[in-house]
Amino acid sequence: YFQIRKILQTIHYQPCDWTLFSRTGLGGRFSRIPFIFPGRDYQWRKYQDFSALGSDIFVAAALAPTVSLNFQLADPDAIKEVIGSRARFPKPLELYKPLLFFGDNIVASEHNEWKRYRKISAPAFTEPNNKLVWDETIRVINDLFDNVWGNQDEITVDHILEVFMPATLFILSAAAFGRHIAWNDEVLPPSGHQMTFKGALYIVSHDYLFKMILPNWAMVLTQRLKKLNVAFDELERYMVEMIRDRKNRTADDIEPRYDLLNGLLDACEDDLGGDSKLTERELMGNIFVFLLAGHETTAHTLCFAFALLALYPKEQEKLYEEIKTVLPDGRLPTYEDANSLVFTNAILNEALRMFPPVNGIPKFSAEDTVLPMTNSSGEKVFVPVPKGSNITLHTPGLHYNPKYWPDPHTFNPSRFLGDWPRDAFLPFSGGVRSCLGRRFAELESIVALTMFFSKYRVEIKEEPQFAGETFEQKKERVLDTMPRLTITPVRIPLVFKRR
Ligand code: HEM
Repeated sequence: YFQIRKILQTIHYQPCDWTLFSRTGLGGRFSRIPFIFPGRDYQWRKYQDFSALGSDIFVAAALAPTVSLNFQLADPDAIKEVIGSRARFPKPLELYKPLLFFGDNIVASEHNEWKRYRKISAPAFTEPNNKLVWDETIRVINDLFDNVWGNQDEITVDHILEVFMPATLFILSAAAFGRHIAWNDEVLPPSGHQMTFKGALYIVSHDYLFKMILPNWAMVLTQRLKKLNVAFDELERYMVEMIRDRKNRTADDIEPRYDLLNGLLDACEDDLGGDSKLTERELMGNIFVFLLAGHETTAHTLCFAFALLALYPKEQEKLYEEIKTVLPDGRLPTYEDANSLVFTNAILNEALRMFPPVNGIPKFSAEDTVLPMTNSSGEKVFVPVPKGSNITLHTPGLHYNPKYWPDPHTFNPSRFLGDWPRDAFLPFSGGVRSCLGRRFAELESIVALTMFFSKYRVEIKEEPQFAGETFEQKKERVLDTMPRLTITPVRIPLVFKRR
């Protein structure tokens, strides 16, 4: 009764999108049917629902599976308030349960447990680790150029994701686990293992979603699922071996290592002992979550950045001009160049604005409270939020909000040169729970952009079946997305022509 009364009161004062089924449950699995299902693409309708309802905060209200209110936020002040107060707006941990299968970890925790993980994890993301990310990205891309693409003048890639999923995985493997993987590595598993580390990592990072959504008994139903099960076991064993191996080293035989695993182990040792140490299970949980958080997100961002640059050759030429100026004589970028590549950074930001990989960040209200908002007449108002309401930081809604991003559907990296509305940009979340790997992802992307575009002119592959399409149709096709754990490109076929 109280829930229903709260709902009636709320929808009386706040614009509302009513559906029978909620967004987070079953309702998010089907196409939109007004008043029944919110639609699979509800998060990727960008600013559309806010515009239709005439407000930068609206309520998604549902009756099933339980009566619920979900405040959708595309207002920078409201979002700032939420990310600025972790105690008032914690994470709804039940949504993060699937991330616990390797062990408790920083992403799927709250309160004191999260504080402890953050305190131990944050020091691993150090300057030397950033430098390692930079160097490893160069190594992985050079390996691709030299040993896979060879001396060909033109390379056609049917879907650029086929390049960036392995590339980001190899970089992460080196920078997180300290294990180098080469593109052409095809060795037999070491004794006692059924799979190589690369094989296990590859399968887990591709198919982990099945493990998250299927019950254990279902994991033997197909060959693919059985293989996934073995890959999980194998990866776990490799991680245990790596952890024990590092712990057993003596002071003399350790050359300095700056990968994240080492950082976590060091932090455990340097710490006060007792509670501040991570157990082996927690170490694995955290390292595994770095793998998940850092792999697909970066790969997808690079895919969209490359697609946008292929669609907009003028912006690609501006990028090339910057690369020629900052890196004369075609030299490789050094870590010190990162801040001079201003336009390259702007391209990355614009790709993240238009295609934020994490497109909804869930929170809930731990108390009856209010959120500030600018209404359609430009006045500051306060929106009451009842205790227990779900809240979604609607990243695409914010990133396409025309009040802060004029002409939001246009690819215009220059909007990030000079002054830009920082509070209206949330690809890495914000506040104390912002992304720990932000610099990791940025550096990796900057190296990738400079190395590929200094060597190649990139175009969309011409295909006979699309011969008659207009630019707008081509853009829509190439930038098409699928709603998965992160926003996923459907197919981006590219041609790389040597400059
Ligand atoms: C373009 C790439 C990336 C994007 C867009 C991104 C985005 C995000 C977002 C939105 C969150 C908040 C999630 C939430 O509240 O549920 C987050 C958290 C996190 N990310 Fe990233 N991320 C990226 C790359 C990485 C990388 C490369 C790593 C590590 C190697 C990483 C590690 C983490 C961790 C550990 C957290 C949890 C922080 C905490 O809760 O205290 N991320 N990321």
